[in-house]
Amino acid sequence: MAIHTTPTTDTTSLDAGPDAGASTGEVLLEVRNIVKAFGGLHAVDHCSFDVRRGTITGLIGPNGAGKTTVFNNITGFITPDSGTIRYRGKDITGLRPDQIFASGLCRTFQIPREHGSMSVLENLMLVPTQQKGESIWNALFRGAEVRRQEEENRAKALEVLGYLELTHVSDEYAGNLSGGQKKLLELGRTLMTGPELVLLDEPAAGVNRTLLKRLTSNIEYLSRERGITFLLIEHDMNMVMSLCNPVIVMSEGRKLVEGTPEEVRNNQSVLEAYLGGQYAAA
Ligand SMILES: Nc1ncnc2c1ncn2[C@@H]1O[C@H](COP(=O)(O)OP(=O)(O)OP(=O)(O)O)[C@@H](O)[C@H]1O
Repeated sequence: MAIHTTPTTDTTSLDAGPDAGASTGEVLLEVRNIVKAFGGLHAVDHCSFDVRRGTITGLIGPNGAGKTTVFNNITGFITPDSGTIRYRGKDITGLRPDQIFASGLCRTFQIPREHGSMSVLENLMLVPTQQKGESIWNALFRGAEVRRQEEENRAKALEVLGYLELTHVSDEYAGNLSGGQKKLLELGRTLMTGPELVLLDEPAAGVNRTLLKRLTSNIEYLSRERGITFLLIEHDMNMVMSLCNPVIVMSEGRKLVEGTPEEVRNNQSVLEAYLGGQYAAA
């Protein structure tokens, strides 16, 4: 996919650049010297970076730079060949996705993974939040408590739907949602768990301008008001440059540059990385 820019005539909050000075918070996620090869291809090649608490950190780079593979390593979907990943100071390298998820680190996928034949509300209520109803013992002997927890879960799901302005589609099959609504639902699924760090894989892809504005302001709000830290992969440069600070640029499996949006925008090696990749072929 090519590096995209959204129309510059739009005067929404997308045009307002984030403040500088994102390097002050404590390190929440530490990626150190990650290597991941598929056969002879080094998809990730000694990649290191930090994500600091309270930031919306952007991860960009040409196609095939290794961004999604880094996400997959962080969230336990694949195990790195070498290197270390620490979350809140704890080594999480090689843990299973559910273990990492339970520790407060959630992700969305490039292609949303909704349960298409279930309702939007059910999709949210399905997210594991330590429900007591899962064991037979609880189902048989602690029915009242299980029901109370289900009600709490439903109330939380309705609150998330309201916040994301998806209440009107709560009974709709999730498979019938538009691409943008599915992205909002993915964000909603992460919110069900009260996450500390959310990894977003191309949140803007396939999202129309109206929903993109809403998604962007949701992320800004959740960062500012709820203290959620974000790491997001994105090709939409307007979104990245207005929302993220710092911006990390990956090329050929490793970190090339990290800086403010302004620094990254003006960096010659970043330009060359993009020119040498996608644009050269275009
Ligand atoms: N499971 C896999 N098996 C073999 N090769 C893979 C696998 N996953 C990724 N790759 C390769 O690793 C390289 C990095 O892929 P990755 O998807 O991480 O890049 P990316 O930066 O996320 O790209 P894009 O922006 O296009 O999504 C690519 O050459 C890709 O083809």
